[in-house]
Amino acid sequence: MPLPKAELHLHIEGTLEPELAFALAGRNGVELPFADADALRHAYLFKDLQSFLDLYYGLMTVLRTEDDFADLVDAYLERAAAQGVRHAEIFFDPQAHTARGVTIGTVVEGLARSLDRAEERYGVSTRLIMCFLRDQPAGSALATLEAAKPYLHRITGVGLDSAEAGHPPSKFRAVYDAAAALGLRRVAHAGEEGPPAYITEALDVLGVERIDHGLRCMEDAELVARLARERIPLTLCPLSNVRLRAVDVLEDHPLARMMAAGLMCTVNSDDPAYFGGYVGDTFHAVHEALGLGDEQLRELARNSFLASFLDDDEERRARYLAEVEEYEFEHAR
Ligand SMILES: Nc1ncnc2[nH]cnc12
Ligand SMILES: [Zn+2]
Repeated sequence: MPLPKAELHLHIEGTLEPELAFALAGRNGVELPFADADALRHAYLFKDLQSFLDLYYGLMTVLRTEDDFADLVDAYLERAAAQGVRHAEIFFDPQAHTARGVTIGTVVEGLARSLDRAEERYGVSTRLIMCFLRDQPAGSALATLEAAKPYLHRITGVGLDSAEAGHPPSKFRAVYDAAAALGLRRVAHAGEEGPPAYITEALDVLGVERIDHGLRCMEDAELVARLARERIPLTLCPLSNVRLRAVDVLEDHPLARMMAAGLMCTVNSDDPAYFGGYVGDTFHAVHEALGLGDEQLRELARNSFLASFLDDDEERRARYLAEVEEYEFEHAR
């Protein structure tokens, strides 16, 4: 049995495996510029975040109907549950779909169809987090929040993703203020490729409760001290950092140093179909590459539930936390 854990940094569009992409392309009459799933997989050699995003947005053209989004979530939950995920807070990128004529209603209703049966089918509790694309105008984010209003009962929070450099958090102050006024929780990608100052802005200007990635905080000792003191959770994604060249090899990843510095770290898979592993694989990889021991893996699992948005269900959180404390390690995840 794998270590029970929550996944807090997972882009549902990043779970689109090559085989499912080809199946959906066939179903929807979409022509893909790759001969087959293997040829597509061989294209997964990225030099930075942007080179990944170009392929990621391109492949999303196969997602068109509610069924497609429901099938995507089902495939993710089945894999995640098998790797010990008990709770998943799932990002989606509405603008990547509305820009190509798929309505936000199709996206949310499709995702929700699978999420509504996630507990019963896979034993996984879930939340949805709607992300704004930071390389799009702030007005587009505001329009997206407006379009999401009929679906807010399904959405727990908002996030900020896509190309980071040159798109500081402060660009999205108005939409985050509006989201907060609607009672939505707030997170944002910061310090993945962008500078440590973006992490500070995400906290102080956008009012986020967690930082997605936050890797580059390590360049600023005062910021590290603040993040540790305020127990700000960081949703790190070590396999993503290797594939997008933020670190050369996993052995160089600062996760162990970050934990030693008192940071509230979690590990997550980001876009597992593209980056070589789901979250259980990630736990296994950091155990192997960084020598994290059983109690450090337990800390990461504990943090994942503490940092989750299960505040509306403390009984469930306590149950998950008890599972973590009682877990007996037989193998490394
Ligand atoms: N790692 C990442 N960073 C920014 N935006 C993303 N969208 C999907 N994955 C992302
Ligand atoms: Zn991400």
